Amino acid sequence: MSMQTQPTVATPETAVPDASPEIRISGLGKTYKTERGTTHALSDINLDIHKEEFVSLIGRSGCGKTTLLRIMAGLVPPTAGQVEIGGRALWDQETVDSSVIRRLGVVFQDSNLFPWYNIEDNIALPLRLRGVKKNERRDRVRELAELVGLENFLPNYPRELSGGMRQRVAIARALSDNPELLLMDEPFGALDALTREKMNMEIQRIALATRATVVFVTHDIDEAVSLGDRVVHLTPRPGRIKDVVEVPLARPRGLEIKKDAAFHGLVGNLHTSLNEEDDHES
Ligand SMILES: Nc1ncnc2c1ncn2[C@@H]1O[C@H](COP(=O)(O)OP(=O)(O)OP(=O)(O)O)[C@@H](O)[C@H]1O
Repeated sequence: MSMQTQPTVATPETAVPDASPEIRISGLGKTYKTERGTTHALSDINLDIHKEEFVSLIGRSGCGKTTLLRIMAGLVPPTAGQVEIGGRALWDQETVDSSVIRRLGVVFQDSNLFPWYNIEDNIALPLRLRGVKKNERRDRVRELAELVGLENFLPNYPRELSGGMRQRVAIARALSDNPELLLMDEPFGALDALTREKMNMEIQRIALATRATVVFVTHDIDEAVSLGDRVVHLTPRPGRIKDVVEVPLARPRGLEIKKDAAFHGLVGNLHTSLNEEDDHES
């Protein structure tokens, strides 16, 4: 087990003292090199995330949110630094530690369901790949379908479901192997405003029920604040952490939170912070 030392300079994101965070991101950087040139997507990202914490990640398009999530999901190797999950290093150069990957569930903007499988088989896929027996699989799928409110749709096919329902299937599938960490990249970005609000309530309930640690990428400041225990604001070129904002609002948070003065204060501050980027660019 390789434990990296804390950065010597206290930055806002490392200021919370915790000897054993669930996730430790240290000195993380990513440079993409293509025939068309070099992009410094991330630079010197340091962040500790605690067990059962819900962290929202916001920032302008191109600031590296997806890159950060993909590095954490073991899909893209970093060019500098490390991600530790439960004290284990995720990356060894370009090789990912598969024992760490097993602890993760990932949900993307597109639900990525298999159109030729029904909902039951889509949810069960990770369990089938792991060789879980049919009866056990069936019980687990039923339990997950109830958790996401789709127990009556198990025989249906993805094309017969709405976008919000398909995303709930993707969430159930990501949860099938009891991940300790759920990584979500704009999972509700393609949904209409009302469905999105409903899904925000759902994901909160699911996170509390499963006690998963969640990292949630979004463009939407309201969504970031209403869901997060903390909101991490990334700025672009290269992607760096600008602010880490604590959200000290009680849970569970319902739709009434949007009438709360403290909520509006936090959203307003983040708006200002994001707009400052425009001012600097102009
Ligand atoms: N595979 C890749 N090859 C080359 N450059 C890439 C690749 N993926 C991302 N980039 C570049 O890295 C930067 C960060 O991209 P990334 O997708 O992580 O940002 P983002 O904040 O998630 O953006 P958005 O909010 O628009 O999804 C961008 O400049 C992008 O063009």
